[in-house]
Amino acid sequence: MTPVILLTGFLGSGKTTLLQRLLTDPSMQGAAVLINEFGEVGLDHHLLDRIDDNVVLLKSGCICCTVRGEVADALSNLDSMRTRGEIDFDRVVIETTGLADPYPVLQTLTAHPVLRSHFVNGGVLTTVDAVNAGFQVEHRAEAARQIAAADRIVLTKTDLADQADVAQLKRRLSKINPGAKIFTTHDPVGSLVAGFGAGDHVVPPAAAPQQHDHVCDAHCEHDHHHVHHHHDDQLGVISFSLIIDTEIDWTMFGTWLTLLLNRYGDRIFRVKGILALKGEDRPIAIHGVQHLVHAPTHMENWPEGPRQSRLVFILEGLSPDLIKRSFAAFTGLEKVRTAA
Ligand SMILES: Nc1nc2c(ncn2[C@@H]2O[C@H](COP(=O)(O)OP(=O)(O)OP(=O)(O)O)[C@@H](O)[C@H]2O)c(=O)[nH]1
Repeated sequence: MTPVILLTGFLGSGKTTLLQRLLTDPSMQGAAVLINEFGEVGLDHHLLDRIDDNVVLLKSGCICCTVRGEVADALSNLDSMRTRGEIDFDRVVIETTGLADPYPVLQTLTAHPVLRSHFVNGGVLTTVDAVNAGFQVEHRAEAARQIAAADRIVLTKTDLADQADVAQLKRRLSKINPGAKIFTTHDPVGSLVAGFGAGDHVVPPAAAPQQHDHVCDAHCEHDHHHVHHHHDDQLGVISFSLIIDTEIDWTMFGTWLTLLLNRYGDRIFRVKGILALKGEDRPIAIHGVQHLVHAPTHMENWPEGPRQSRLVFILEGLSPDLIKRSFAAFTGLEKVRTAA
């Protein structure tokens, strides 16, 4: 039986960053990785250094869910490829979308007629953003569900947070999920995964689904449980991309993004992107989470496709057009397109 480790956590809480570190641990050398990301423009696999045949990007048709069928197909596929000797792996890590309820995936492992005889729940690792978790748990039920499902919680961004706030957050996490062990990103990577995959983990009782309304779109699997608001209405969560074909001036861009998140951070859950900057050969990765703009980083190579800047926003109650117009007005750039 192959253990499946679920890496979950709210938008921008540091899942991909942690995954990158986890994959350097000797115990993870034989891992296959599934990344479930919402949207037309999948960026996470570009932001991950170790790209090989064992990394599969799953595109979620719905912003809110990990598409259960797709995860099941991907796992079956990995298993068949292993049987045919095309790949080898001794565990699987699934990084869910930041708005996913982890429970349906865990349920797939135990309920799926084929998968359940090949895979076991190897444990749930949940990243929690020490700067933004208070707001997220308050406003988004998924954030609390991800914490409730955790075997281990990894507190991220404690370097950016006030230590008294971190202590308070830890107490809050222990109330939501008293059984989870709490780590921080400063703990050695080996300790975060030690013992993971050793046996069949039991889903913590707090993570079992409750009765919720389910309203979703046609792409969604309707027999799992949702914990969020309907995302088709005006105030729902949406994702869109800004695509910019001309090179961008960094100072101008940085000022715009800082002002934007300052003003609308409560409604912008996540922005991430790859930028083509004036005077830079290499692409620059940028990340914002609510009011927080992270330090930009250089990426090694351009992803395949045209060399253009791409920004993905996940927001609630804010019009994409407002962001597009504000970007164009601020930077003076005209060739700006949006994609749903
Ligand atoms: N200072 C600091 N930054 C961190 C830490 N962990 C993650 N980050 C930054 O947080 C930003 C978001 O990290 P990601 O790993 O992309 O977050 P994610 O959860 O994968 O994001 P989504 O897939 O969009 O939900 C990046 O700029 C990271 O460098 C941390 O412990 N400290």
